Amino acid sequence: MARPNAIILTDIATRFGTHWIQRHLDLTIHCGEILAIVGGSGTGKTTLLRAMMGLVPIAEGQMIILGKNPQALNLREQIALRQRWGVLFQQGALFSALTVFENIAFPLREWGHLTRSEISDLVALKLQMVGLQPNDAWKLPAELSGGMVKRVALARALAMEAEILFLDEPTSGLDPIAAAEFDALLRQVHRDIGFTVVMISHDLDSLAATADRVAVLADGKVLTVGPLTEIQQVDHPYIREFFHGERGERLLTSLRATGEC
Ligand SMILES: Nc1ncnc2c1ncn2[C@@H]1O[C@H](COP(=O)(O)OP(=O)(O)OP(=O)(O)O)[C@@H](O)[C@H]1O
Repeated sequence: MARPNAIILTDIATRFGTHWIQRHLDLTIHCGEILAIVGGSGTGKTTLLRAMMGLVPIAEGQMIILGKNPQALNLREQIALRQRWGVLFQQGALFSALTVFENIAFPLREWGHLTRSEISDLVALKLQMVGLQPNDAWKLPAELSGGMVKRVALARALAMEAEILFLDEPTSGLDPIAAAEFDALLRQVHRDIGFTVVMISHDLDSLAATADRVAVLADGKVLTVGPLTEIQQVDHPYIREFFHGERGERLLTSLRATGEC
């Protein structure tokens, strides 16, 4: 049986005023996969991610997300749909005046259907899921390391049992060890829960560690989409540049050594 799709973008366009960012873009994201979006600076990766979340209007074409066309829904149905995904922005974007506990509890309280003790239990569960200690709950974001901020942001994004997780450069600002730890955590949580992940990343190590497929944006469209080992064979200036730096060469050597390439 064919795999169900989490998101289907058909011939879509996005723009700011008269500036077209994407045109005639097609992309299908399968349920349960980790799909990474890469592309040069300004190719519209963030715009595309925001369009999927309904934060940037889709000027042309059609999107189906979790089986629904958001443009055909009324406001109440749109709000209900948006509760089915979580998002982690580049800097983690925690509320700086709120403790870790309050940050994770925030979407649960907004939802308004849970008792205080249910919220406490859920926050404790999410903290454990992302590898934080119970006493971290009472810390403020300023007291956390960069890696811990990302973990709390991940816990908050997943607080509502998200079916899709949108990540915008989740490892940016982390040192290589913290970035690798975050990638391992993402893979682990993804394996345990099985949601769909759509993430933007510039980091080849991170892509190799996490992504099932990679979509390359260029010229306002998806140039190619597939496993990393397939897309690196596509002959395009951006792909050559992306893979042929020092890290790219190192990664390809290690993929060849493990027989994946
Ligand atoms: N709110 C906005 N208003 C007007 N133009 C915008 C807005 N947001 C983004 N743009 C423009 O859209 C284009 C794509 O931006 P976007 O941030 O989506 O690219 P990106 O591929 O994510 O870039 P980067 O890798 O540098 O983060 C850029 O030309 C940018 O200036």
